Amino acid sequence: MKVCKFGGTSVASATQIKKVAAIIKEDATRKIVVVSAPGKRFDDDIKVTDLLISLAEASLSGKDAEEELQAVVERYADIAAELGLDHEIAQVIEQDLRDRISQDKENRDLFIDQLKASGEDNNAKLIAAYFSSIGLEAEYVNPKDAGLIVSDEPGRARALPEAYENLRNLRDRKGIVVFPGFFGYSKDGVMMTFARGGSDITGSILAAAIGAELYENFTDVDSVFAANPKIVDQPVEIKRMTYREMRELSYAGFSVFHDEALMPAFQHSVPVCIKNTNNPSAEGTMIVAEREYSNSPVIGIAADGGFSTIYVSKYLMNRELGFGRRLLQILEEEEISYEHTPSGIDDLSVIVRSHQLSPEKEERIIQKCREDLKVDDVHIEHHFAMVVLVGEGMNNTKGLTARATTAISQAGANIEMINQGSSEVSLVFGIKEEDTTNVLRALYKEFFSTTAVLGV
Ligand SMILES: Nc1ncnc2c1ncn2[C@@H]1O[C@H](COP(=O)(O)OP(=O)(O)O)[C@@H](O)[C@H]1O
Ligand SMILES: N[C@@H](CC(=O)OP(=O)(O)O)C(=O)O
Repeated sequence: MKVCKFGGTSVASATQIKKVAAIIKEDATRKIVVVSAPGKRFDDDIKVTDLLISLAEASLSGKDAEEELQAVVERYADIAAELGLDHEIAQVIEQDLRDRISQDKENRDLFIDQLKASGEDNNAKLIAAYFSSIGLEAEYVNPKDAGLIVSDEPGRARALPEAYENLRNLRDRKGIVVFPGFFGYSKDGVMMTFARGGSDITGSILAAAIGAELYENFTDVDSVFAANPKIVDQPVEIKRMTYREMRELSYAGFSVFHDEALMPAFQHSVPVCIKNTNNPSAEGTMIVAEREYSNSPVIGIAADGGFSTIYVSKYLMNRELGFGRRLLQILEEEEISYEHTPSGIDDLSVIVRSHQLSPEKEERIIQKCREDLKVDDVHIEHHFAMVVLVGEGMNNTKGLTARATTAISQAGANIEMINQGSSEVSLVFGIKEEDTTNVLRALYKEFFSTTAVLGV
């Protein structure tokens, strides 16, 4: 039995949904189908999830949100009409959205989550109706009825252990299960979404729960490539990679698969295959526990901007017990998580995602560092990017860092920070955001210019 997840681009229009149906028809073991909300049909398009966030925000601000509501309804109405479905389905979706925006707005995050989740929920209902209309035995299954219980964290929920036991029963359903991605329900029955891009996580949880032979993740590229194909021209394809490698690369910028979606599949030994809805006969990328890596120590290079550095220095910091803990506690009090902490004898930098900061938070952090930690200097800098080289074989390969640093300097960029990940499968370089594209291209050229295919 296979679990298939179709991402936003795979269900963005009627044409795409017809391709999904053909893929399901082709293989009788594709029994559980997880769907996203309609995504982008073209580069400048807006994902339904983003339209829903605008709708939620307009409703919260007390404005007339009719225009935002109609923008969502229109997307579904167009899809339904082109699939030859009854217009009633668009009316039902419109009523559902009206019901959701009239709900209690006291908890802002929960209110936004109810709207975000509707994107996948309504699309799953629509796709199940379409499957039935073309003679496939299919049913929409609601995550609450199936027991997808998650933590009480709107916008960043995680599946609880009992969810896996409950979801195992999906194996016994007769026809094809069409399951909405991206959300579950707390123990109190409140709808909670995963992090953005979280339909991948739903697919992985379901695959783990039912002990699937394979989790197929359908998207709009033939495979995972060694670098982002939007930045590097025709990057080499990765045929096979490990869960660890994919997790590191997803976290560092490979948006093709969610980093939190690796763990459920890994823990239950379910292989993952990334495939293309627009070219399903292409082999795709297999993500497995182990691979042969002697001929390709680096498997991918990811880059992501939006980082800030909190820099502190204090003479004899190295001898002061608890300094690091107290610094990190200041960040904890501001609800900021950190990514890296490169340090010297008398100085320490904490690298964080910039979106977690605000001018007020920065001021409080600086003040607490001065008053509580009595530092000699503290300042915060923005606009950094992290470029990450990933590969199981990197740790055993001599001269790799030298090759990388030479390539970065030849790209005209300064290295602000180096961190060898303790997982030993990654090497991180902090650079200025403006240098990201040049550095990524230079590193790609250095490590892959003579490689035809990776991971075989
Ligand atoms: N290294 C990479 N390999 C493949 N795709 C990548 C990579 N890095 C970024 N991407 C981007 O990820 C996109 C697919 O992810 P996403 O847009 O979330 O798809 P979906 O709609 O299927 O969820 C691709 O179109 C590609 O531009
Ligand atoms: N629709 C949600 C969840 C998701 O996984 O979407 P996609 O498959 O388009 O990445 C989002 O945009 O965050």
